[in-house]
Amino acid sequence: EKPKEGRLAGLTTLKTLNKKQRFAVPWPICMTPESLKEWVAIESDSIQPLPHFRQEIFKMMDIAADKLRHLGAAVDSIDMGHQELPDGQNLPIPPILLAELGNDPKKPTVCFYGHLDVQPAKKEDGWHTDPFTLVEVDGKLYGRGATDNKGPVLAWINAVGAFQALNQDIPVNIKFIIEGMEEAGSVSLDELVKREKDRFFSNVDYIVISDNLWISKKKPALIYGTRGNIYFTVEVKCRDQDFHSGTFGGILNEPMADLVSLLGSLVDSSGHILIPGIYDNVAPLSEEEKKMYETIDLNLEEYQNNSQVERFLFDTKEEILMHLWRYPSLSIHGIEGAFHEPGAKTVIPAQVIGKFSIRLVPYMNISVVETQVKKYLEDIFSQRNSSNKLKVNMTLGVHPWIANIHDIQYIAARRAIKTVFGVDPDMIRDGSTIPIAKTFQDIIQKSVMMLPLGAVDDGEHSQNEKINRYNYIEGSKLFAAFFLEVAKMHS
Ligand SMILES: NCCCC(=O)N[C@@H](Cc1c[nH]cn1)C(=O)O
Ligand SMILES: [Zn+2]
Ligand SMILES: [Zn+2]
Repeated sequence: EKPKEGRLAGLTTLKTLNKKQRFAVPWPICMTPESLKEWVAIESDSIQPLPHFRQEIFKMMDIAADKLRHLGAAVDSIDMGHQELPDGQNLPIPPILLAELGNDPKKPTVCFYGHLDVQPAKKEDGWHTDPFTLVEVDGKLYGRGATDNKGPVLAWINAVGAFQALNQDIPVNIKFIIEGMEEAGSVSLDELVKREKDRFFSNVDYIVISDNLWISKKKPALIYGTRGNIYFTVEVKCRDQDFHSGTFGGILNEPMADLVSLLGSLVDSSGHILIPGIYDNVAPLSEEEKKMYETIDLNLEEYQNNSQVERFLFDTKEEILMHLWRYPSLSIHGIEGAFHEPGAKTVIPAQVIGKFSIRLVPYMNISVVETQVKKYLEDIFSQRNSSNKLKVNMTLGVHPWIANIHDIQYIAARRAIKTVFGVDPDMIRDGSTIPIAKTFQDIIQKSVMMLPLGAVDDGEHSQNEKINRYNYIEGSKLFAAFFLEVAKMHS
């Protein structure tokens, strides 16, 4: 349909169309999945610390910088130096892109954060197609990074490109901060944000992250909170060398038995964490908050079936959501030094390291939890009267993040969702952690919003990751509609 005159042309006409017609509107070539295909083809895996993958991430960042320049943005590709890894390797850290387009003091400035590195993927892990070739099957675009997070980054670029293709003024100043090491813990990103607080971020009004999923296959969502995470290692050591269980079994305290007992004392079979005091600072549940869970569109039976879990710990939708979003959880991840290979080796491992983490919620405090965990494990260990040595270390501490859903950009995003999808979004939280959200909130002190595009079954980090063509295209339109709404509300 030929756009009308004026700033809202093209996009406002969408409001008058039904869903089928809206989806049929031809959008500029920049919005087709061709660029996504090109980006997915780059194996920008930041998890495997190998020179080849680092080169791929560098290539990815270069291509993204070119794409942003093509959009007319001024792009700074910030050299992040090198990192020394525990195995002695020295690897270059990929650059972080800081880009800006438009500097009109009358317009709000919206900064988009995204990442272009991906989780590892191999066809033999159970992918139906090559993970680095974007393949469309039944409207689903399969490929590593399609939803996490290359698709959403491109959708934001598409939104900007759509205004340009329609010869319309972009109603907001746009900034991008794009990194290539998110999956590996966002190496050096915090320092860059602190360094750029009074320069790049000085005029930023709103920060948007689109690195999570809806809670439904169909209904869009807005995210206003994520849990934090505190990660521990528990080392139990007898000596440097393993033992023969026939020669030593029965006469010593086995490190694995100590460790299993320590790990087994952390959480009971109903998911309740057994560390004294751990729930003391958890925000009390208000009636208003309780009601919010009732309105979330979640089909528990379908959710359970899709997850292939026989029975969850809780029977109602509300309890499930609260235990994912507003209560802490403790997960045991693994044991280093355990004999985990197939076969029946009669070994007594001499030193083992258990790993577990606790998802934190408002208003738990990292150093308080650290002290509680260490004291509890030391007490349990001393009750065993073992001759082994115990060391408990906290290796990561990330605060939970919670947003004010009455901020202008949340209202603008709700309106944009209504325009593009014709429904009000689910207002949800994410049980996982996006560490940079809290950093932005604390350092830049501006509103941070998570505006996801992907559907619940996109399979981020998993085999056969995908983004629906529908979500990718409508998501691009959503970002464009958001620019219009936030500009209107800001002024
Ligand atoms: N839906 C967004 C998921 C992002 C993600 O997977 N984040 C990691 C970050 C993290 C926390 N602790 C260690 N890494 C996560 O596990 O939540
Ligand atoms: Zn991600
Ligand atoms: Zn990820």
